[in-house]
Amino acid sequence: MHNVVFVLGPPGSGKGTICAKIQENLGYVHLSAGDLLRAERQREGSEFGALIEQHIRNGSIVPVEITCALLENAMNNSGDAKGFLVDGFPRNEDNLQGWNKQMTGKALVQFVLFLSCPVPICIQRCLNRGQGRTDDNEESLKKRVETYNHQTFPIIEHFEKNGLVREVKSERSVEEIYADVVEVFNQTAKV
Ligand SMILES: Nc1ncnc2c1ncn2[C@@H]1O[C@H](COP(=O)(O)OP(=O)(O)OP(=O)(O)O)[C@@H](O)[C@H]1O
Ligand SMILES: Nc1ccn([C@H]2C[C@H](O)[C@@H](COP(=O)(O)O)O2)c(=O)n1
Ligand SMILES: [Mg+2]
Repeated sequence: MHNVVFVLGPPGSGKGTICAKIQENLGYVHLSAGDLLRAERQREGSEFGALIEQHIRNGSIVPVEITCALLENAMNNSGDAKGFLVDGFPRNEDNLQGWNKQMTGKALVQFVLFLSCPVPICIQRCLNRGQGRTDDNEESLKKRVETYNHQTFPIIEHFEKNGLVREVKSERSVEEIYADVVEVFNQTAKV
């Protein structure tokens, strides 16, 4: 049974940055759904490359059958990990239903780490990111924010109703955010 922490928040809220620090210090393995999809997009012979690129540029969400298979494969190939930080998933109802269908009995969701951050700050962070992403532009970001507000935030609210959300305000410095994140994991370990 894989232990899983979902990491959610608007584009540019710092999910990848904070997950890297958790992986480095707390023994969890970071799996970014977006990174896995970008790798699949580039994979020689992938039948999903064009579809993935279209969704990424459009800020829309790839069908869960593709994304969840990549996540499950990555978890199964990660050996005996303490747990997995599933970054940027579930991002909509299709993701959530697909996860429940495919991963029930295989993975246990410990909690959802929600990095909340004002959208204007997030947009500037993405525009300044400098990683050459095809979706770090005004047009794609507008659509990504729309997707977050209308499709992803309801998923966070769903988990909130089940008492599983741990919110950390993320407009602050990485150090301040990470200090609060460590406390969240420490509190979870005590339960
Ligand atoms: N607390 C912070 N303060 C200032 N800049 C930050 C902070 N956290 C992350 N950044 C920077 O903002 C950019 C986006 O961060 P990151 O890639 O971690 O966000 P993300 O939530 O994973 O975004 P996406 O959903 O687009 O993948 C990066 O250039 C990162 O270095
Ligand atoms: N569950 C997911 C996660 C990501 N994607 C696609 C669409 C996103 O805009 C893009 C980039 O994700 P990020 O690296 O910003 O987390 O990847 C998806 O379709 N489904
Ligand atoms: Mg990211």
